[in-house]
Amino acid sequence: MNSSTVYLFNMGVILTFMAFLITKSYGSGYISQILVNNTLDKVRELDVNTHIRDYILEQDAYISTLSDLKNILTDEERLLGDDNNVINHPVIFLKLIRGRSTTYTTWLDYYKTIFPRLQNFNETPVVQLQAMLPAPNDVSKFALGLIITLEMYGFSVEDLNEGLIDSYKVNPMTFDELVSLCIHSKEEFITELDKEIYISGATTNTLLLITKAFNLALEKAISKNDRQSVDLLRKASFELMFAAYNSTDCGCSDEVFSMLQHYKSVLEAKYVIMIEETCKEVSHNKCGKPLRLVPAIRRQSQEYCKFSWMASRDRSSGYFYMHNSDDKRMLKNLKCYIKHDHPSLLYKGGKIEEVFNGDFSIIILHDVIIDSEIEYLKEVGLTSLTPSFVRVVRNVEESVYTFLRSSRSYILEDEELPRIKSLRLRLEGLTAFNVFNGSENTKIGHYGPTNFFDIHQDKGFVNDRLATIIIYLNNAVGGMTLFPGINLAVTPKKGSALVFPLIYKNGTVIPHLHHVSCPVILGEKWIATQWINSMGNEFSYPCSTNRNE
Ligand SMILES: O=C(O)CCC(=O)C(=O)O
Ligand SMILES: [Fe+2]
Repeated sequence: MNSSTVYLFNMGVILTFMAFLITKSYGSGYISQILVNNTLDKVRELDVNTHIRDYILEQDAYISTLSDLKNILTDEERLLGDDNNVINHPVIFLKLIRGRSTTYTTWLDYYKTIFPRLQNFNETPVVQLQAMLPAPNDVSKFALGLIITLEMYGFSVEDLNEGLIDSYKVNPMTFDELVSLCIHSKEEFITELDKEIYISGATTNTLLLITKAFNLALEKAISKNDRQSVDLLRKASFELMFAAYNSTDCGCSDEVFSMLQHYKSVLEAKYVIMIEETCKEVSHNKCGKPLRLVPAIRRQSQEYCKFSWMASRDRSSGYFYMHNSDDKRMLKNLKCYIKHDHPSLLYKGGKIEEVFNGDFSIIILHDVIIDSEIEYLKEVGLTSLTPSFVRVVRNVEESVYTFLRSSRSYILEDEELPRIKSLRLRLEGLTAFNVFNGSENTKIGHYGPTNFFDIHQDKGFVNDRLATIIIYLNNAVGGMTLFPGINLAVTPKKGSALVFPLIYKNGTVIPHLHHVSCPVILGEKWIATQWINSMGNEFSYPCSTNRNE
């Protein structure tokens, strides 16, 4: 046994203990440094040699199971037979863990809004532990270690799913792994649908990956003219896609329903009824009220009102609406307007529609970008996009990929920004934010079929973002931007931009604006994101020390 394996194992045990400790300490609501130290002391007292020996034995078993799996994969009869016990296989279990792994640093804020017991949680020890964890390419060994230690300490998969475990750079699944998941998970997941396990949101990525695998197999079956398999795979891929949608809160949307209509003829009636029932339940019990779907499309019949009485730059901006609650009276009647006094605005006017009005407001800027700007952004994107990462540690070098997000993105370089200067000026004109000084460089995003970005907040520990502007560069099918906390879903429409605030005037994060980019159903989705930062916006951001503002 080399020293790195020992190290790895020790780290696995420590992390497990941490997770165990955290899991068990929630009851008392607080985890102290002393408690952590005591636990680490306990770890040191463990009979490490015994564990290492067991660990090696487990590794051997793992390797032999892997070769079993390989045999299974090459044995078609077995693949299509009834032997569906593979869910217990470490590889598949690993995928499940990876499917929803999150990190403390990025997610703690979010989970605090969901679980009040986390309010007093002190994350420092966890952040310190993160720094000592195994390297990304050891992820499978680490996961295996976890499986063993899971057994040893008996904490639950739910705890993992709730973000109580860290995540590491994803090793992309091989095609073989995908196929094995595809075949073996049909029973596992689809029969589980009846048990509503899919609603737990734990398996989105896995489900979508399997959907992809089904689609690959489907293509093959189509090319072979194998009707029977085509029907089977079509059904299976819809069922899984639906399950995945539900697990991101994006189920029961218009898109899913139109997809359902499309597939109704091949789906079993029992299954269609189940989906319809689930959606009824989701909209009435889970969400309280049905989801409000807002197309980011300017309605032809809508009248745009002139706000000529608004003289100052600040008062004529969408941003003003987002933060000035005194003016609700006007908002009631005047949701949209043409602002016609800014030199860079298209058509000599900006079309602003308010789609949410509560403690803050969310607006859509219509026709905010012209085709040549879209073409430029896509052109740059096509040559430069790389898999998106979600930053989970405090510096860029250590950013890691998570399965939270399956898209590609590219942040424009300084020298590329002049090409979209008038777009950025336009955004300034419409929002009164300072886009040029202090805000982040514009970011291009691309989602392929099934790609999505699971629930998150844009304001994290490492950024000073005030607001987000998402410009939709094409009409996507699926891919809605969904705010489950306020029952709002915005359908991407080419040329429109969604603007939402991230913090209240007093600087605290708006907790219920966590959001999802729903999976793309067909084709692709392109966006350009402009984050607005507090640096440079000191004077356009109306701050307050009032904790209620
Ligand atoms: O693609 C979307 O609709 C949302 C993107 C997003 O939430 C983000 O980039 O932070
Ligand atoms: Fe976001």
